[in-house]
Amino acid sequence: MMTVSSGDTPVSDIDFGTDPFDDDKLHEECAVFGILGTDDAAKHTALGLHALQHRGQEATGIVCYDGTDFHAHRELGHVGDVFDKDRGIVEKLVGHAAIGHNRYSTTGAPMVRNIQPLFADFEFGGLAVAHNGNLTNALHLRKELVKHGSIFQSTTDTETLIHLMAHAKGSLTDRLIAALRRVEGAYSLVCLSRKKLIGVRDPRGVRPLVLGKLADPAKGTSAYILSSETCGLDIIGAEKIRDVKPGEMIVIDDTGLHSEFPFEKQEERFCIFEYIYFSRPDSIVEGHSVYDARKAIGRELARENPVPADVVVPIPDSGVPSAIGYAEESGIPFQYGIIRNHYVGRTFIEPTDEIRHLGVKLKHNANRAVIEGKRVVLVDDSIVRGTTSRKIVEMIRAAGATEVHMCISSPPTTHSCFYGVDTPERSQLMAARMSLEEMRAAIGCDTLTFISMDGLYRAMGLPGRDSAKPAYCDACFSGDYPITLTDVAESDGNGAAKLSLLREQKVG
Ligand SMILES: O=P(O)(O)OC[C@H]1O[C@H](OP(=O)(O)OP(=O)(O)O)[C@H](O)[C@@H]1O
Ligand SMILES: NC(=O)CC[C@H](N)C(=O)O
Ligand code: SF4
Ligand SMILES: [Mg+2]
Repeated sequence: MMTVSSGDTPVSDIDFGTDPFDDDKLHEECAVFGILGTDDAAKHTALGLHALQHRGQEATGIVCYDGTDFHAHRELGHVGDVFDKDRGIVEKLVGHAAIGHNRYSTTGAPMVRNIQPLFADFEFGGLAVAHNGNLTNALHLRKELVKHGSIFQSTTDTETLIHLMAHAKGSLTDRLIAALRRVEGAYSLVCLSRKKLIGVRDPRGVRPLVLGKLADPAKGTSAYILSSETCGLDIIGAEKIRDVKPGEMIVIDDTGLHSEFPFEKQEERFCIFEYIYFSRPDSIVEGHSVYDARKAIGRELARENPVPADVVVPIPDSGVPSAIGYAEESGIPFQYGIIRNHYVGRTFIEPTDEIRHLGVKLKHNANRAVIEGKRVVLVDDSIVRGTTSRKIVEMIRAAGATEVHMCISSPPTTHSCFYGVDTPERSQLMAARMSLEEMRAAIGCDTLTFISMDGLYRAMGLPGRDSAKPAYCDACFSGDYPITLTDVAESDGNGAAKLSLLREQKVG
């Protein structure tokens, strides 16, 4: 995580109330969703956000418009809890247009005032903004804006856009374009004004955003939808029209859909980790089925790293599709050798050190019947701090495996992400601190293999990685950051900058 806030409690000190054993991971990012042209826009948005829950679990929010007023509800917690029907919140969010957001913070702690969609009253009227991504010069711009009189209400990078728009001139879209021309970083945005639903992707197209349509045959009308992933369309029975293109701004109003490309064209760099881990396997992202991409990566992994073994076992959930691909390619049978408890997600006991140590066991358990006496290939998508792998290898050996071979469907994660994924600092990344052999020894497996960078690109249907012009952002594996990291370059070295004097406690 790019920690640029210290006025709030540091993220690492906070119990998010979601999964106390999950604090070591490469967390997800954020989800955005928007719809215009249907009754019950907020209900559709709540469903869309529910399908996109995997992208962010700290907080959720919806802002809608009923033709006269905007209505908003933002709260820490999961979509299903916050918008639970018994609380009657969605019923009060009336209107024909709405946007929503699930947050996993990258800049600004998971506090009430940082929950999105943000909302501001402009000269032209109200505007709600929801952002997936991370702005890499937000702190730089914030300092300048504060000098010129801006008073920030939150500590998120996203609020910078609101102030840049307030200082700009012209119509809503003129101001948005002017603001976006000043920011660096990654963004897939959805915005809602009284008349418009707007979707924009940064010129590199780092984060996904799709456009869909929901027909109402009875009324002969249809609503337009913007969603981080297609699974957000599927849940409400909407059809995908297409991906919003990198650098494209789509404006939907009562005259229909308008598209423009207001930014200087740049080479596209979609996040390759979306295919490896972040997106849901049933989503179609940038023309590829995520499930098929993961299977292809697993196949490539098996080609690069054939291991004599008796059984291929995924580390669920993320390792499943690539393990299927590995098994298909190698001819070694796939087995659920590890069973995941899906009910561990919520706090039910305080995570003392002793209990925290049990973490992985509470979530995963070895299925002794398919492990005992076997040479096991374990497949997972990534190693971040190595906590999961180390404990799983120990567990598989304790269940009687004779050999344990760990195969990872991404190259070693050596660098942090600054484009919208909460990654631990570099110093915490196992692959940044250790050689391959040191990692193998620390994890305790017989062999440890990562897919090669070229292998990963081959699995995506390319001849390999073109280092002069890589097709994807792969900075967390290569250190080749496609977008300038102004705030990192200007930071004092420990990344901390006091953005606010207000310390807040986590409250519901
Ligand atoms: O090296 P580590 O720091 O242990 O982190 C890596 C693990 O964390 C993630 O899985 P997670 O258990 O969070 O969830 P999922 O696989 O069910 O999505 C990821 O898929 C790896 O399995
Ligand atoms: N993970 C994300 O996309 C986060 C969006 C935004 N940077 C925030 O921290 O709120
Ligand atoms: S640094 Fe990694 S996680 Fe971040 S956008 Fe690039 S590929 Fe994706
Ligand atoms: Mg996993």
